[in-house]
Amino acid sequence: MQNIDAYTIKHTKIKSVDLMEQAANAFVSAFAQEYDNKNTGIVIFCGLGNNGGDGLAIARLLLAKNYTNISIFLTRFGSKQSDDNKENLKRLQEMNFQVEEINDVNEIEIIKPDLIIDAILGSGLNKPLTDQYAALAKLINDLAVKIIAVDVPTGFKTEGEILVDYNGVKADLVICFQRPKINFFFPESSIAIKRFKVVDIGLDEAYINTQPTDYKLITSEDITKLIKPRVHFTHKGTYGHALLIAGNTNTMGAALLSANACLRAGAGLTTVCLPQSGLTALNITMPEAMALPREHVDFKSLHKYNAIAIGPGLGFDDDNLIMLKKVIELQKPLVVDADAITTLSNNKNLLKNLSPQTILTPHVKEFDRLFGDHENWWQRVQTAQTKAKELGIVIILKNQYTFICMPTGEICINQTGNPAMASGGMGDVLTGILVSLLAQGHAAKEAAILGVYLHGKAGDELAKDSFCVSASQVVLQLPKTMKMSMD
Ligand SMILES: NC(=O)C1=CN([C@@H]2O[C@H](COP(=O)(O)OP(=O)(O)OC[C@H]3O[C@@H](n4cnc5c(N)ncnc54)[C@H](O)[C@@H]3O)[C@@H](O)[C@H]2O)[C@@H](O)CC1
Repeated sequence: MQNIDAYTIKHTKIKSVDLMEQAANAFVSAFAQEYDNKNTGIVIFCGLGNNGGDGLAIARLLLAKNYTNISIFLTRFGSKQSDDNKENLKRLQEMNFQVEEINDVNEIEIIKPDLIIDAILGSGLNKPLTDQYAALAKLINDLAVKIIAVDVPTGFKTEGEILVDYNGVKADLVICFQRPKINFFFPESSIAIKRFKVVDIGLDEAYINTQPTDYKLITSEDITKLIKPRVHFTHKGTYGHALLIAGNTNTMGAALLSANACLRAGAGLTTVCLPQSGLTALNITMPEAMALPREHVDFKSLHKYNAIAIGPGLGFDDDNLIMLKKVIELQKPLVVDADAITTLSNNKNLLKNLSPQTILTPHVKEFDRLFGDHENWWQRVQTAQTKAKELGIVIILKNQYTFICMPTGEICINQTGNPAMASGGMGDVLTGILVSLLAQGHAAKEAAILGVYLHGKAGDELAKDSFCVSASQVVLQLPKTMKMSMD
């Protein structure tokens, strides 16, 4: 971000202090949408760097918007004050506003505002908090009022492993500048961040997009470009034939959910390879699907399918291992999920045989079973990136924010999806969507981006007026979500 900041300043001839003003303005607009009561008791803690400079500019802009109940503390814990910080302090003082300067946390009188704005340290953090900084973070957290952080909560590392014994500010909301920081997407960030909002501060977007980075946020524009429209004069053969190998005596629902998702994501034909005992259920609930009883599979006939998914509710018997091996031998576009991932982790020699159009969809436990235990998500995503490259496949590491690791080393981050979707069968639905998209001719990379996004988006639409969302509801919502995502 600092490079981008410098580039924007140089090429748009904007002064750094003016960029700070833009950032402060963007913060204040987002803040005012959340807290519009002008009598809200606000305490702003500022440091001596540019994060603190933002805080001072924010104070001035809030005062200009008639937020009257504001106190400001400038923490002089270091010796180096940035130029833009000095300038913003001067501008505030010129308004005859009293800024309380403190050299020691003990100088702070006990206060209990409605909320605190944290602008002590931002993305410039270069070591864990100690001494005065740690004491101030504790004091702020202990006040038990709402905390809104500017760009980054004080003490939160924006990249790299998040400390288990985090001692920084615990923010209810982070209003961050231009791009979310990578660490916001890891579950461990929840100790420091309940929610974040990203605001545009006018950095050069074209330049940002040219910057080398492994990470890419999936956007709705990406999806619009990727969805293939249904075209005149086409027929079921145009949209591919998907085979789903799934289900077992007590887990037939997984096969049904997955198959229904496959149909509704647009596959021309869907065949479900399931035990004989599941045939009645399949025929009754999904007359559109075809069945291939698992007891009588002729492996040579599997060549005709455009894409195959294996795993949901499959079970772990020896026949399933044989089935997995045969399916991998076909070298077709393939989704390996759930029990088939566990079977892979017990037979790791199979990993190297996976076709280049393979998508693995592990949740955290399946991932660790497959590639070893990890202490945190930062490590896990690094491993996923390495393994996707090494094996030449796509790995979808599922969580609130799903990481899609590509064979090129690129990591796409999906932001759709919500906690209302935390229920059984969601993974089965995703697998059905993915195999459907592969069968329709999408490359594994595209299918992964589209599938993960649409799955989460359908859940988001349902969660707008529903406390929880079931896997079956997501399946039903899917065609609407796909249609809406086209434009
Ligand atoms: N392009 C951007 O991203 C922009 C960034 N701005 C702000 O600038 C911030 C970054 O500012 P700075 O680089 O000045 O850094 P900070 O204001 O985050 O920190 C100030 C200085 O504190 C020192 N420090 C770091 N960790 C410490 C620790 N644990 N204990 C004691 N001292 C420590 C460092 O020397 C650091 O440079 C961003 O978070 C954002 O708020 C905005 O002003 C506008 C543009």
